[in-house]
Amino acid sequence: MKVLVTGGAGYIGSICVERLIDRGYQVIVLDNLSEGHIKAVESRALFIKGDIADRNLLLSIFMNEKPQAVIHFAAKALVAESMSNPSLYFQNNVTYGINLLDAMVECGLKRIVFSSTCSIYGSVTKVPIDENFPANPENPYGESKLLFEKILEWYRKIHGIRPVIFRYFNAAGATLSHGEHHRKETHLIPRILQVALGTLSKVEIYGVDYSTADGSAVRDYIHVVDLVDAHIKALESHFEGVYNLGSAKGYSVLEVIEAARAITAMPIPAVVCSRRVGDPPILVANFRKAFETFGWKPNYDLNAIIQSAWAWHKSHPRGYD
Ligand SMILES: NC(=O)c1ccc[n+]([C@@H]2O[C@H](COP(=O)([O-])OP(=O)(O)OC[C@H]3O[C@@H](n4cnc5c(N)ncnc54)[C@H](O)[C@@H]3O)[C@@H](O)[C@H]2O)c1
Ligand SMILES: O=c1ccn([C@@H]2O[C@H](COP(=O)(O)OP(=O)(O)O[C@H]3O[C@H](CO)[C@@H](O)[C@H](O)[C@H]3O)[C@@H](O)[C@H]2O)c(=O)[nH]1
Repeated sequence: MKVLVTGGAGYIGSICVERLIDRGYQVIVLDNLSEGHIKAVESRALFIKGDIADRNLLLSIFMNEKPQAVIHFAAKALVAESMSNPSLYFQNNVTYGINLLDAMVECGLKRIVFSSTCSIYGSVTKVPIDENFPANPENPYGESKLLFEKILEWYRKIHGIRPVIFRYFNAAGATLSHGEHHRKETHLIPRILQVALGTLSKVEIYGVDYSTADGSAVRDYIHVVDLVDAHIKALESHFEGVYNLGSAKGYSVLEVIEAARAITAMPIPAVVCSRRVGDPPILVANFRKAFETFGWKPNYDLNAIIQSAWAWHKSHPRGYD
């Protein structure tokens, strides 16, 4: 089977490409390298540097390469950035995404696996969160993903597109060869590990005044390999619809820092700062629908996630540079 992976030079996309190729898939990667890295792309994949905004490029890929499915990771994906530059988020994640769908329709391609996010839920009154919780995004990033989910539903009804929508909780972890390297790293676990490595002086804790057990924000960290496995299941079966992908366990920022101190045996200095605008207090998944529909469940816990990320950061102290 041949698959087009948009955003396949990025963090999750590049690990998906690695595992798809290991399973015998032929993979085309389309990425504009705005955030991704050429060195993250498997040499066995066909890499095309380009933008999902480019309709002619998409049509030529579909007509010449004839992929049978699209895994759509390409997006802007930072909550805080979306609060200062919403246009970037609505353009990349909605407008250019529509361009991709229209090219698929024009070429008769039906199957798409889309990376959505738990950010669509916003602040919730209880956890764990199932797929029927009301969507209430608190930042343009989450809103852009929710809009695209709705657009997919209309394309399903009208054009017979067969979408699988995965709402990831917080992706983290690495494989031996691929890990998380954002040019301006804002994510909690890589920042903590940068402190452990000595490339950052201290971790900032964004708020200890949330209504959580220790006052810091709680997230559900899910190993990137577990996420990727769900995508492969989606290619190998016929289910459609919306699925949460998380571990059903929440960890506070303070707990993640403690776990990283134990794993790295480094002191990891931390300071308390004010909240980051756009951050909900707590997000934890109920993944029962994914388990019942296609037998997915996570295999890695928080310690395994941090251990894998730490191994990658130690062997790649400058990431892909
Ligand atoms: N990392 C997480 O915790 C998380 C959680 C929920 C959802 N997601 C979603 O998963 C997907 C992948 O996230 P990631 O963490 O790997 O992000 P990433 O930024 O590492 O990867 C995104 C990739 O898309 C590329 N890209 C962006 N806009 C593009 C465009 N217009 N045309 C072509 N390529 C473009 C970037 O260069 C980058 O390589 C995103 O859609 C994100 O919203 C991520
Ligand atoms: O230096 C830091 C970085 C983060 N945090 C906190 O740690 C938590 C996790 O933050 P981060 O790792 O930046 O992830 P999120 O902002 O939760 O967003 C990620 O996870 C979302 C799903 O929750 C995805 O949709 C996004 O793409 C992805 O960036 C949040 O409470 C942050 O406030 C800190 O306290 N200090």
